[in-house]
Amino acid sequence: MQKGRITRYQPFPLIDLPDRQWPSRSIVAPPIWCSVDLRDGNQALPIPMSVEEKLEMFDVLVGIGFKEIEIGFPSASQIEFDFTRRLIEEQRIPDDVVVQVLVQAREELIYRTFEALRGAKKAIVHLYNSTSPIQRRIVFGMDKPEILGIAVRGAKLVKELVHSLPETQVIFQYSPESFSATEVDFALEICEAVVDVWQPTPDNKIILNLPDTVQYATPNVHADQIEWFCRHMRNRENAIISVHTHNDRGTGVAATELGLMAGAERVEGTLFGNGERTGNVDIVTVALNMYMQGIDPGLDFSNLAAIRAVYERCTRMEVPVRQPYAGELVFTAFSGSHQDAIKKGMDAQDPTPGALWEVPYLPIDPRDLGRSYEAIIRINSQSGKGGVAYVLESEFGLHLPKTMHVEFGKVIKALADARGNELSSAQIHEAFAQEYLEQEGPLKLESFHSEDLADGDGSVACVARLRIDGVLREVRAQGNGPIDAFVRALNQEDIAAFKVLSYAEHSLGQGAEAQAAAYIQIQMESEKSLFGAAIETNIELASVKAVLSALNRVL
Ligand SMILES: CC(=O)SCCNC(=O)CCNC(=O)[C@H](O)C(C)(C)COP(=O)(O)OP(=O)(O)OC[C@H]1O[C@@H](n2cnc3c(N)ncnc32)[C@H](O)[C@@H]1OP(=O)(O)O
Ligand SMILES: CC(C)C(=O)C(=O)O
Repeated sequence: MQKGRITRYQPFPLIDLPDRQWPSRSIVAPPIWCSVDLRDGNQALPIPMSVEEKLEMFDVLVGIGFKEIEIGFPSASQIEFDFTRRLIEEQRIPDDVVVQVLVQAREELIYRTFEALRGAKKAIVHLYNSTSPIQRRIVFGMDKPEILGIAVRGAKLVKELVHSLPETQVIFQYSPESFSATEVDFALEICEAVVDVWQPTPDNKIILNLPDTVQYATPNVHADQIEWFCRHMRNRENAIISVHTHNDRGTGVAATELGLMAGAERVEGTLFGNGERTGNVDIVTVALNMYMQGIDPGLDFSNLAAIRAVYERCTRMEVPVRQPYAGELVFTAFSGSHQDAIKKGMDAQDPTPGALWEVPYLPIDPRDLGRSYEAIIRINSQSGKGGVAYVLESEFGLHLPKTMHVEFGKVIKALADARGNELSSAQIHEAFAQEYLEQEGPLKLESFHSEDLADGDGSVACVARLRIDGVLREVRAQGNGPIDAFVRALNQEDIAAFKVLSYAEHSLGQGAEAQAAAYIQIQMESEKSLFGAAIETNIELASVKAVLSALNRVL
């Protein structure tokens, strides 16, 4: 890289628009969405999609709710042509979906495009030529009037050929490709020249697609360009202004959103941002960003994983794990403080359908996108007690009392530190079982029996048979409940000197098969306090075993 004074690159010139309006606007309604997965996305793949793969993707796009789908560049190759023919001949295009085809402003390609469209009910013919100074100079070796001439000749031929498709309703779309790198006044001039040929009306609008073909500037400049264009255009009511952003600077989504605030009404993009170089704008993100602000985007991503699976299979691309909304890790917290807040948020969340979603660190409910809550908390050495408690609760139904979270959190922290990697929920459960449920000595319960005393004040007598370091012993006592009686028995027989600080229990599962979980916190004479836990078929046994679990841990 060059150092110090950079001469290889230069700042992008600003647009003269001192009274720009877009900064104080917000997005209040969804745009018209147009998927360009099958064209811009496809043309950027190392192995372009086969006809069968394109068909599968087309069906997915229709299922999501796209009403405009750019299906390809039919004059580019036989596959592209055949795909267009298959859709038309096999009547796979729903009546409310319009297919769009791209073509350069070149005579032979335009003829071939119209041949491909024969029999279609409705189609958008998308004509383009590049307009920026660098393209004019380096690629075309032409001046502005010559470039304008390419567009106008192409537009005239398209208009002429519409008559060759009497059964097709043709909508015109023109893109001054490399718009965002073109002088705005020239981009407007060339678009108006095309408009003059096509003569759109408010009932038969032209689509003017203003591509950010390569991103050179910050998204605010893109917004200025769009607003400038919309405000200076003649007969604005005759056009739908469309944005088509790429992502070279990583700001495709931002540029699209600001473009909408600046007056665009239509968005072209792809699923997960596939497309040339760094990709086209990711339509999933733009749409779900709207949803997250309470706007129905009109696209359905309620089973994003299924959409992603088809996308990955057909394009042979992978959705990165941090991809907004769709990535494997985007609803997962490993770090303790995030987990703590998520657990509290999930506990506090109103479960009523339609209730406002208010979970910290999760801007959107993963369930809305067809994802479960299972993976929202995953455990490693960065995790905290809240996260560990969440895993035990959500996956195993174990509701550890809050005061116990600290103790078991430390157990898991030590294990994660020692292993140096992520702990699965099964490993966490296993650690819980080893720590609390499977302590077999020095105290082992052989039998326990309690019965109410006749005095009617709720007191009970208990008799327990224990093995202590392998030696059988029977203990008895009375108390105001089975646990109290058992604790007294152990204390008065000098087996252990302790008191109970807290106790919690709950059932696990439902019906006759349900088990009971009990958690007990004891304090030894030495002031040391710790927990025990047990899971048994009845609550009395679980409580007694929880006491022994705690004692065995301390003894
Ligand atoms: C920004 C975008 O994504 S635009 C879409 C790009 N997509 C694709 O290119 C995918 C499909 N393309 C193809 O299959 C081929 O490029 C074809 C079939 C379109 C054309 O193939 P070919 O003619 O063999 O080659 P090629 O693309 O190199 O043609 C370049 C010529 O077209 C001219 N050209 C490029 N774009 C346009 C345009 N929009 N309008 C008119 N002429 C154009 C170039 O100036 C160049 O002219 P020259 O030969 O006089 O120098
Ligand atoms: C053809 C146009 C719309 C294009 O794909 C681009 O400019 O990126």
